[in-house]
Amino acid sequence: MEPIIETKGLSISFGGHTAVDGVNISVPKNHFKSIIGPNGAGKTTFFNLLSGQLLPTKGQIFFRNKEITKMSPTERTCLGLGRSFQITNVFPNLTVLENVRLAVQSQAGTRFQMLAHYKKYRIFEEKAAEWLELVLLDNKKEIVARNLAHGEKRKLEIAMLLALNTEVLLLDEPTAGMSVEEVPAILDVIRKIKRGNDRTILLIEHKMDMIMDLSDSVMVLFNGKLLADGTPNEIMKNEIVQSAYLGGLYDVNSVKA
Ligand SMILES: Nc1ncnc2c1ncn2[C@@H]1O[C@H](COP(=O)(O)OP(=O)(O)OP(=O)(O)O)[C@@H](O)[C@H]1O
Repeated sequence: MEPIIETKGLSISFGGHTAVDGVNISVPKNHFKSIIGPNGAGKTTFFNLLSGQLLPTKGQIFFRNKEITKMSPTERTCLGLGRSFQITNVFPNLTVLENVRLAVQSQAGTRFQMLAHYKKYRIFEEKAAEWLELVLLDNKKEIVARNLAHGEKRKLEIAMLLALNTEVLLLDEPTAGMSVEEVPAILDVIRKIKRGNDRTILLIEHKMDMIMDLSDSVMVLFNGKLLADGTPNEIMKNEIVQSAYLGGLYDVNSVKA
């Protein structure tokens, strides 16, 4: 299948340190790929390169066979490559619904003045409410964002990302900082997006069970290099991955053949 995202020799160095080192990947459309690796392996830096927050020192990035290596983050989002909003991008004094409505509006390319047109405003709001239903936040629509629990804020970020309607979603540790009780709800949301079968998802995660459950493939970064890339089963059984990263802690026998 034709790749939707491809990287060729993607590298970035900070001073003398190469954080991402010659990474080649090819991700097919509607694929779910997880990125794992120990702390400092280069996972977030790799996302920053894909989303345009950082420009590579070497190498290229292609989106639907078009080179995007030097494009700005906004240009990439317009093309269809979206990165989850960080909590810092959420407007804390606006309600949950208003935050998502603004994301819907930005996707529609509508300026603030258009709010005067009540009908259009209603359509944006209805669409925003649909995204909130999908992430199980529809009962929090009128809550001011700053008053949400941490897990709810992460769900809001995902709703805002979905509202941008990008074909590719980059999710950077969506469960980070969540309580054990909050994780299943986020997992449900990601499963629902996956079932829709119309998005390509790249996920950085540390939770191995979640990775095994969701991924079509897993890539392993280690010291900025691509150590392995394969199905979840292949990765779990890969001896180099075992010794370099998993340290034998994950029970290989629990992985279904
Ligand atoms: N802007 C920067 N300037 C200098 N060094 C950086 C910068 N961004 C990342 N690094 C370095 O690059 C390396 C990779 O960092 P990165 O955050 O991508 O790792 P990670 O795999 O996402 O780790 P974690 O799992 O802890 O989030 C680290 O050594 C980090 O200190």
